[in-house]
Amino acid sequence: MKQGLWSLKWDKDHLILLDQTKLPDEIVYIDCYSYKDVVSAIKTLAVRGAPAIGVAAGYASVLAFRECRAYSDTGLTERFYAALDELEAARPTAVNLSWAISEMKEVYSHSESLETAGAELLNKAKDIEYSDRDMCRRIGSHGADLFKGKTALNILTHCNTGALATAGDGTAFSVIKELNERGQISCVYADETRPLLQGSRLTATELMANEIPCCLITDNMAAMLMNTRHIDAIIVGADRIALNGDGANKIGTYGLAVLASYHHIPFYLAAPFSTFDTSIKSGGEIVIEERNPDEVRTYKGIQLAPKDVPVFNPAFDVTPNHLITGIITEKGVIVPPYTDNIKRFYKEEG
Ligand SMILES: CSC[C@H]1O[C@H](OP(=O)(O)O)[C@H](O)[C@@H]1O
Repeated sequence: MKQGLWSLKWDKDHLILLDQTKLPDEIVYIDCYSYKDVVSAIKTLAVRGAPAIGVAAGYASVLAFRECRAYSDTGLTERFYAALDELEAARPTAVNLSWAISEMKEVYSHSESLETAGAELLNKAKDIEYSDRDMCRRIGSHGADLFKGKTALNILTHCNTGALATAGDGTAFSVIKELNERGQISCVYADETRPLLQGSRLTATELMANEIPCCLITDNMAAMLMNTRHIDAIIVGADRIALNGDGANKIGTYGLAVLASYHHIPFYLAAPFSTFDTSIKSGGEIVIEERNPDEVRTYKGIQLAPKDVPVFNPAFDVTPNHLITGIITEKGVIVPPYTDNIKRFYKEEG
């Protein structure tokens, strides 16, 4: 089976990122020797996808420590934490970014000495990457098990949740890939996902690379698709999930959830536990990133609208928990009542 693309790779002393803004036309890599290279890559979505952003931030923390140490040991902690804060501020919605930064701060604060800190930070960054890969595999398996005994499945997905959004096979995409390997997929419908087209540029590329039967639709076709063709389930990713199960994901997700409810189609989020934010009780507290209006007015230099037309460009929206059938995680599938069941999963983790 043809394999897909990968989002990032640590190469001895620097981080290599696949520049996803250039896909699907070009394969261009970014060699990040400074954490500032990673800040820029996260801001421009050269690297994107909640889990991938978290993994990239882990390695960027290693680069930041090396840069701060090379400057001087005096005032190192202040400079290092300032660099981590700059990384964390690169994008506000995906909790994996702040989660990874807090994991790296924890390692640094408990390191025995500056001499050992560097190696300990690199080991933690690698652990975040390898855990993410294992998480993807387990999400794929738990999600596919939801459809045991079902064949010729038609699945609709949104944005990109595959290898380009993670360090492994993906979240929602991993479920789709596993179902395909079990011979249960008839067709995967991929929303193009305006304005940055993660669906048409990235997901369609990954589906074709993995030889998964697929069909690309524009976002405004989703309602008619559900109304005229049989869709067995909608499976999407998530960027931040509140304690009550409300989930933030790429703009357009909430609309799909409303349509799924109207058409009685099961609607699943697929996300690792690093995407849960139990410090917030509900989705109303999730900060939604608003991006540059020109991302809506133009695409790759083509003017799509008047240069000065006012634009509303939230990069995410929040789906309320009552529209979510289940949340597929690496620990299993969480179903309502979400607050109690999410707390139970955390208790089991200890
Ligand atoms: C594996 S979930 C990835 C998640 O991130 C995407 O957003 P972006 O491309 O802006 O980073 C989208 O919300 C996906 O569901």
